[in-house]
Amino acid sequence: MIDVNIEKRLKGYSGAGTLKVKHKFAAGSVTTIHGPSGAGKTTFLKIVAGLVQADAGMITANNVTWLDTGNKINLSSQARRVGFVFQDYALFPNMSVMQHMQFATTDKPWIDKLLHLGKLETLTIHKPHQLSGGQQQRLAIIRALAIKPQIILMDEPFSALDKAMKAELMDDLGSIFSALCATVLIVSHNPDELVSIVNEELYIAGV
Ligand SMILES: Nc1ncnc2c1ncn2[C@@H]1O[C@H](COP(=O)(O)OP(=O)(O)OP(=O)(O)O)[C@@H](O)[C@H]1O
Repeated sequence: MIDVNIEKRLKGYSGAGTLKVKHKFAAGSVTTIHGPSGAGKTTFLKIVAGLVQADAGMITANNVTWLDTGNKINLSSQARRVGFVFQDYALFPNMSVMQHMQFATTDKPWIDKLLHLGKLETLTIHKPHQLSGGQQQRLAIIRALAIKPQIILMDEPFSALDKAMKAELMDDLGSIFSALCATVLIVSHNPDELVSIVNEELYIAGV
């Protein structure tokens, strides 16, 4: 479960506005977050992950206070242990596929399972620049799952995948989310394509 009530002043091209989100994400739910471009969806995920500081508010996740600005509590992003799939993948240019996975976990059977999920078993010595856009995106997804996170934040995670690959991956991801009992937030411009795994929706209206 994630209980969020935050405010953050945004610096936009057309002046400034305020991102306000007050929402309870149920334990084990998969929520799609949508809204107009520039509304603050990416910024919201980064605030939950502890990568961007909210101006005011609180975040509680699985009964642990991550943020409480009134009481000066602000857990580091490492302590929050979220799985984050960044819009630009944020892969390490000098690390191979396998090194990305081993950097996150020592659990070999889990690495093998995730490599199979991402269809990257035969590409383990490849570095990001030797992978296609879709392969890079699948690496970003399985790397995020490597720590077996209970909170998973995904920013447009399927944008580089074709329809067939998306459908196949979606089925497997649904099972993994359930097995991890994870609470999952997915920012998507195409929430319709996620219907098979998503059971909640949050609209961020913009400023
Ligand atoms: N750390 C920050 N502090 C203040 N403002 C920020 C910060 N990061 C981004 N912004 C501003 O917040 C606004 C929203 O950006 P953001 O990327 O969160 O929107 P988005 O809803 O994800 O957009 P898109 O759908 O186009 O990806 C932008 O105007 C951006 O300049």
